[in-house]
Amino acid sequence: MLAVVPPPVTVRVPAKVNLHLSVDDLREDGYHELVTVFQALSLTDEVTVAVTEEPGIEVYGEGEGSVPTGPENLAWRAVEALAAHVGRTGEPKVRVVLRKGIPVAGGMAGGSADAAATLVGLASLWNLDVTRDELAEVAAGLGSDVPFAIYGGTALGTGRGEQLVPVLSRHTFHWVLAFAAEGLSTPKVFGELDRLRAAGNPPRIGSHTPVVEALASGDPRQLALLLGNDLQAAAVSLRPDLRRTLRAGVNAGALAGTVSGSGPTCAFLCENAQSAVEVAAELSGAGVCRTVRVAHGPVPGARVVGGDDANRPTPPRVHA
Ligand SMILES: C[C@@](CO)(OP(=O)(O)O)[C@H](O)COP(=O)(O)OP(=O)(O)OC[C@H]1O[C@@H](n2ccc(N)nc2=O)[C@H](O)[C@@H]1O
Ligand SMILES: Nc1ncnc2c1ncn2[C@@H]1O[C@H](COP(=O)(O)OP(=O)(O)O)[C@@H](O)[C@H]1O
Repeated sequence: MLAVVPPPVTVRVPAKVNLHLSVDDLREDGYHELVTVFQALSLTDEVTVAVTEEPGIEVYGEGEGSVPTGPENLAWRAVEALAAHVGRTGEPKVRVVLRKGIPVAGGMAGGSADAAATLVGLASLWNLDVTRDELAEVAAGLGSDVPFAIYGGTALGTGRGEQLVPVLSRHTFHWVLAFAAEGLSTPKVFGELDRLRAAGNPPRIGSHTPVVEALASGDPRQLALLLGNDLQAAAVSLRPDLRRTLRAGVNAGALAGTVSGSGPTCAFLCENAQSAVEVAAELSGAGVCRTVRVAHGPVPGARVVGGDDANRPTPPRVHA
């Protein structure tokens, strides 16, 4: 009898920006206790999972050629974690194709997004009876940012960022994103913050409550005044040229700019969609970053793409 092979499943998954990121001291487990407000953006990766006799990962787009395609890829770790969680033994016969629009090591949680999308895609491919909450528990074992990519929207994250509650956001906010030529390592940026704090007392950003209120009001001008990130000083200390990028975005007409997470991507909040296009055009010509993108948020988390979108042919190139 012929075995029925299920068709490939494609999942679209958003990047995140941290509207607020307050970092507390280093915990004994090597993580920092933090409070963050995440927003999921329309800048996305697409992840296709398929049953195959040749398991592995292929990467296209952002990071093609530099993102690992072996077992250290976060998407492959997601395959193994979900297989173990549901008791599937042996090497998973899965091929994962990543089409990346999210910059690598950019502070926008691209690897985490791919892991989240892989979990959601496999749940469908393997026809598993699992809830989103159960997938988020598996996700938390893969990285602090992975659960948020499962849910998307706007959310308050506590603990190491993996404990989430949704936040009411009444408005679509418009962003311009400035990608840097080179990424920054998240542990290095946390380490730099510890070093700066040991050497002095860089100001801390304070409570998240005003940001949550601004989101409920839906006023981008109010929100712009409140964007804050304790990791920004550390990212700028490691990459002093980010100061110039941040200044250029505001000079181009953005309401405010912030380093996203551990950086080096800079995110600029704009008054509306038209303003975002204008800011993006001016920033592109300013010579302060590699690439500029516009995006809006909040958008939903990892979700299966239906119809024609899902049937796009896979590009022919294969990374081992
Ligand atoms: C800084 C943030 C803000 O959203 O995002 P990115 O800038 O990486 O996108 C996150 O906290 C990153 O989350 P994620 O990238 O999933 O980090 P993980 O894989 O869990 O941890 C990588 C390393 O970062 C440091 N880390 C991470 C989270 C945390 N709360 N405290 C930490 O000190 C630790 O050194 C840890 O070993
Ligand atoms: N699927 C993936 N996409 C991107 N990077 C990945 C992936 N899997 C593992 N990595 C590794 O994780 C590091 C952090 O990547 P990423 O999640 O893009 O950045 P950030 O933590 O700044 O948001 C990269 O330098 C890369 O070596």
